[in-house]
Amino acid sequence: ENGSAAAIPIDPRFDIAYVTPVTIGTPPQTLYLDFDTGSSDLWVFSSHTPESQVRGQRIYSPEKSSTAKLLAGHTWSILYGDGSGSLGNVYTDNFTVGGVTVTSQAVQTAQQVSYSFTSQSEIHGLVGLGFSTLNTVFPNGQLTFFDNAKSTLDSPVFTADLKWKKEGTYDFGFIDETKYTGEITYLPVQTDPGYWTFTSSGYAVGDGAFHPASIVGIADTGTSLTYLPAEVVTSYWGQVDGAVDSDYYGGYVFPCSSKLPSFTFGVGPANITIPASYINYAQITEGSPVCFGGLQSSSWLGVNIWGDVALKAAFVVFNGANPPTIGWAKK
Ligand SMILES: CSC[C@H](NC(=O)[C@H](Cc1ccccc1)OC(=O)N1CCC(N)CC1)C(=O)N[C@@H](CC1CCCCC1)[C@@H](O)COc1ccncc1
Repeated sequence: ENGSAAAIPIDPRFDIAYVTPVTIGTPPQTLYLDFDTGSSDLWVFSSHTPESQVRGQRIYSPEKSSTAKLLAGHTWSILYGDGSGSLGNVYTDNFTVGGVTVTSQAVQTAQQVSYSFTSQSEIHGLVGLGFSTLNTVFPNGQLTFFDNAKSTLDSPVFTADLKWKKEGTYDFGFIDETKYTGEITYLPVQTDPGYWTFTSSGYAVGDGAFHPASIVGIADTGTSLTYLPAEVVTSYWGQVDGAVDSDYYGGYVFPCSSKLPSFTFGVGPANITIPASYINYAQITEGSPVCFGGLQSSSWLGVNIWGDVALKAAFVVFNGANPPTIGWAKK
């Protein structure tokens, strides 16, 4: 059956990531995980994670679950775009989110996590919602929660309704018409190598002219900002007094007092507008007059990423039918 779960911003000051409550095992153990359409491993802090690497995170203890089974001889190791990473071994167990249960979900238990995970006490692991081809478990790749749950859902879809500095929702199996306005525009998805890759039809800065373009990028709930081609972000920040692309700060920064334009991106014949407030991502440090931009260049990444700064401006349908498509609606 279908389900619905909260997407909770982990920091009230700026939307660096969103976590969602899940239960694992018997009796159920509750953890808060980062649902990430940009990867396909479901991994958790666990009783196998060295205590020196655990700092306040909740952990999953398979030895306390009567339904946990070790997936003997299987290991995993993942590296994310920001250089963070983790590795470990694999169990199967009951996994429930928002009322949707998968009875033998591969749950990857961390035996090592990088410092950026140790230092982020609100993230107890990740739920990968990319295509299962990206799963890193060796020697046999495992299916994502969504791939396992699909056949039990009314419709093989999940939707993301992320919000600016507020709690949003992930829905599984149905499309909630009250969460968007107008029509949903569906676009084809390129499933190789395994991201939700689609092509945007162009962009506009503020209420300036629309520039038709084909911008191939991934819809990624696990990425805080939005990373687009240099010529796009240069034309955006060129409209902001005092904005500079700073090597020191690692991206475009601007005087917090400067006025920002909105940013509109094309989705087929339709478009989504990201309000200026979403692009004023955060002060460099508490009280600083320097602010960090929510739109950054993708040139160092090798892939354009529509991250949370863009996704929270829309209602997004991840349609896992064959062939998969991605739907965008205003809200
Ligand atoms: C543009 S890929 C960088 C991106 N990681 C981010 O977006 C992190 C997220 C974060 C970091 C620390 C705490 C909380 C959240 O946040 C920042 O990097 N920033 C936010 C704050 C800002 N001041 C600086 C920049 C990234 O690897 N995502 C992956 C998932 C992510 C990994 C880190 C933990 C949270 C989930 C994933 O979807 C995309 O994997 C790849 C993308 C492209 N090829 C390979 C992998």
